[in-house]
Amino acid sequence: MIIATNVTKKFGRLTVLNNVSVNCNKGECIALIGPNGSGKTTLVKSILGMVVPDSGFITFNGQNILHNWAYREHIGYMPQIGRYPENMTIGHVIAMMKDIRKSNHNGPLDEELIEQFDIPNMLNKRMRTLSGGTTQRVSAALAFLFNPDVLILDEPTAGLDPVASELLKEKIIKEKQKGKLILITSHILSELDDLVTQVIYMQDGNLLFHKSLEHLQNDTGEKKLSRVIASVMRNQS
Ligand SMILES: Nc1ncnc2c1ncn2[C@@H]1O[C@H](COP(=O)(O)OP(=O)(O)OP(=O)(O)O)[C@@H](O)[C@H]1O
Repeated sequence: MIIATNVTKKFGRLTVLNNVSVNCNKGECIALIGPNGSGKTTLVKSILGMVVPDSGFITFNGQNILHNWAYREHIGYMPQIGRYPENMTIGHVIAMMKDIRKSNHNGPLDEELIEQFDIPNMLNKRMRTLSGGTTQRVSAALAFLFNPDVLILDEPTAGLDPVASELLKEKIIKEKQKGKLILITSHILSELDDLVTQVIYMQDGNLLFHKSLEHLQNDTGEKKLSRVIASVMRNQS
């Protein structure tokens, strides 16, 4: 579904992605993990076309994404920090997004998270007045709203309260079961335990490994993702 081939990106003299190749398929829930600054967000932004690689290429359903924006209608993106026009209300933002995407959304709208996050009762609140967690709720609800085939979630539970976090996790599991591709970056590995089928580990711009969780669990004899990763890293050093 999404294939990155030998993707390299430099910012000045810093190589942020070094010849990264990955293959992400339908029905997978892939954890993109690694230390701060290892290139996870840059890889995600490259897939979204927000960062253009210096070399290498990315395809979506077999088509090179370069200068070819149509594929983005199939992706719901929840950024690490959602930035919205400050004076708009939540209602305005949702209406604007519906308007922008009205001709190309994938079947009926999915308003489940809007309801579960109690957003209908906050439609008149201006974006600048929202708490960090409420902004995250809006970002999450928008990512799922257009029923996309692919969900890219950058630190989705950061700032969410435990109830909202659990609701979002249940939603992710539900969408994975429908055969969607889900890519999640997170530093809170315990949050990923019930969700992920595969793990991509980045370090200093390099892809260290991309393996199924089952494979990693068999290799390490560990069950929990945090212990699996600790064991893999111990064995590498
Ligand atoms: N637009 C940019 N200009 C210059 N440097 C950048 C830019 N975007 C990212 N970087 C640098 O690229 C490196 C990788 O950043 P990136 O955000 O991809 O890492 P990350 O793995 O997502 O980190 P974190 O876990 O902290 O979110 C960092 O050193 C960062 O400072």
